[in-house]
Amino acid sequence: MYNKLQYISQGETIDDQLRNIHLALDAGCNWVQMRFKNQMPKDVYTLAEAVKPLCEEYHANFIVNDDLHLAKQISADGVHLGLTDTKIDEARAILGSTKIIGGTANTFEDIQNHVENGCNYIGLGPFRFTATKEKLSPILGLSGYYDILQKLKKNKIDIPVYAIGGITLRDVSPLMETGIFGIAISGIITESDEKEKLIQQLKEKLYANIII
Ligand SMILES: Cc1ncc(COP(=O)(O)OP(=O)(O)O)c(N)n1
Ligand SMILES: Cc1nc(C(=O)O)sc1CCOP(=O)(O)O
Ligand SMILES: [Mg+2]
Repeated sequence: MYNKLQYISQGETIDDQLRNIHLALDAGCNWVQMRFKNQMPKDVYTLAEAVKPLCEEYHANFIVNDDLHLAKQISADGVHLGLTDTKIDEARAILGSTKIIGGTANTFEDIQNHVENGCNYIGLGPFRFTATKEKLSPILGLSGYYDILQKLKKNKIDIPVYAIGGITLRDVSPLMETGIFGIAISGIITESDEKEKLIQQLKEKLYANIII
């Protein structure tokens, strides 16, 4: 089963990114998506080469944002692709069947397409406005998630859906009630001075209804 909490990395430099990722892993994150936008390819590669063994040390999944070829080159666990990135079926043909491919969605139809093309999980958003990403799709709010998740159920489409975009601790329980599988977060984890406590609290809410 996939982790229900994804940390999406932040930082303007390689050092900032590495520090933020290391702190998130130390605090209990088991899934890292390395998101290092608008950088020189050699710097993104350098960061990825450092993040890979770090994630291995912490037994965390390592997903590369956007760059399918980098994900393949460094043998990451997978790649996350947006609506304007490489198509999911092309990525599957290149990465093979064992790697994780995530896809961004804003509508039921986006999810339907991704599932048909062999996607493993969906990042559905944005939940609310966030300054972390530019050019956001229309905001979904709780009712948007509820409607899309109901439609997925009705159409017997079963894929882990992660909510994303401006999520805070108090949003987690109501979001989980809409039927999502988990959440993907940048800002509140990067900015927290009490990361271990925050991640514990997030996990308690995410796994509240799971009987082990
Ligand atoms: C889990 C998850 N969901 C959505 C996104 C957004 O991807 P994308 O639309 O390609 O935007 P960028 O992150 O590339 O700016 C994501 N990264 N992760
Ligand atoms: C990377 C990303 N993608 C989004 C989408 O809606 O597709 S929102 C987002 C930013 C998530 O970071 P934060 O938790 O700081 O809001
Ligand atoms: Mg992208």
